[in-house]
Amino acid sequence: MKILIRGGRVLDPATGTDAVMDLFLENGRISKRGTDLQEAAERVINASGCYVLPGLIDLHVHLREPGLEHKETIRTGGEAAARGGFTTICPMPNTKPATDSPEMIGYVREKAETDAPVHVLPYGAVTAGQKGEKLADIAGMAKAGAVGISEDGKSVMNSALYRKGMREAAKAGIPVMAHCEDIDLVEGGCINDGEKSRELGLPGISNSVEDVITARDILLAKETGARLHLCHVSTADSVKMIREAKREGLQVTAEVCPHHFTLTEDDIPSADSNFKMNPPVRGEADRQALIGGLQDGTIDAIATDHAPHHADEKAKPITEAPFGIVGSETAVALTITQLVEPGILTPMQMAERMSLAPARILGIDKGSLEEGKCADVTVIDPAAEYVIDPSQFASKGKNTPFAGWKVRGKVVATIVDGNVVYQA
Ligand SMILES: NC(=O)N[C@@H](CC(=O)O)C(=O)O
Ligand SMILES: [Zn+2]
Ligand SMILES: [Zn+2]
Repeated sequence: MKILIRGGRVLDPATGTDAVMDLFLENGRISKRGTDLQEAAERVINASGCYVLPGLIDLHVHLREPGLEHKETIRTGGEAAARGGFTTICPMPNTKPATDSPEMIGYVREKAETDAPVHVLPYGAVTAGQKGEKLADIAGMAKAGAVGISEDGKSVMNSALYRKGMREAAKAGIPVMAHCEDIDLVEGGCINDGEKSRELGLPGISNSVEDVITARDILLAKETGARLHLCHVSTADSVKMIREAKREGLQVTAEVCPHHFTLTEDDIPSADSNFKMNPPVRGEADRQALIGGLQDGTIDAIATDHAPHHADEKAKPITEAPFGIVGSETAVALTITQLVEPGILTPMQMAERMSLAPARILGIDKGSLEEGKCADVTVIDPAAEYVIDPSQFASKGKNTPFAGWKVRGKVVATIVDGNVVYQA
């Protein structure tokens, strides 16, 4: 398909381009960019007033397939991503069984090829069955197409085993995506340990639950030479440690999720499990530190940690309901409303945090709108205002704390390999 994207504000962090121009897509590539292109197209997308970004890359989603299809599937999670403006997503291995072998990585990749409208690049588990007892076949999974390893949902608490896993990942040339949570420190906590947990009489999760493992993981990355990526960073002290690690020149990167830069514990209205996620939303000082980290580049990327759960599971009392909220279809609007509109991030920084930086973390040739690059493109109307309505989500998961929020920033079109996979 030949597509002409006309008159949008092209934001390409790879070349530093920020200008109103046209993009012509042909044979799955960006074949031309410039002003007043006259190429004959089968489809013209009027992008006037819109941002035209390199296709957004979500480093952190849960697709739940195989085994937990009542929550989400590769198809529905892929459709949710497309609707949210993402052209590439990276699913975590906490499926059932866990994605912990070359065969299972192959299965997810093949299933995604037929079912998902977007690129799906899976992570493999660090340990067999995510049981924390023995390492999975990391080299084999990398060969089968795993773009990283992760024990997401938990940490590998055995540091010796984890260190071995890091060495394997370093050898295989793939990053370690770290969920930082000292399980022995959790003690049944379900929201942030603070004023709100006391007010609601709920067990709390202190910052140290995360920070202790952030520190350990950085030290192990230093020792092993592994590329370490810290998932869903939520605390001020973790940001500080990441900043210091980067200053030392370690190969450490990090992501924050929209809910962590948008909400604090003060926003939790009641014991509502749509506000239960891991790590929890923290205090205002933490939220400000995350924003500061995004501004100065300590935090490389914005990722959603899209974590769909069934309504029945989320209807349980908050102490029993599973952790996690959906994020694929609200990330763009929250980023624009919370960060771009108030001038905290420039539109170019948004493109960098949501596309180029994730591509670099994965070591893939994406995140750029240069001529000749693959035609993964996201068109966003930053001024369009709407109300978040979970019943409109393509995701099976409706578990969001943002229902009814008035936001700005609407995905107009999502283009993958030169094909329109979503258009508003
Ligand atoms: N973030 C969450 O609250 N839940 C995730 C697991 C995870 O990302 O740690 C899930 O799989 O549901
Ligand atoms: Zn996690
Ligand atoms: Zn996760």
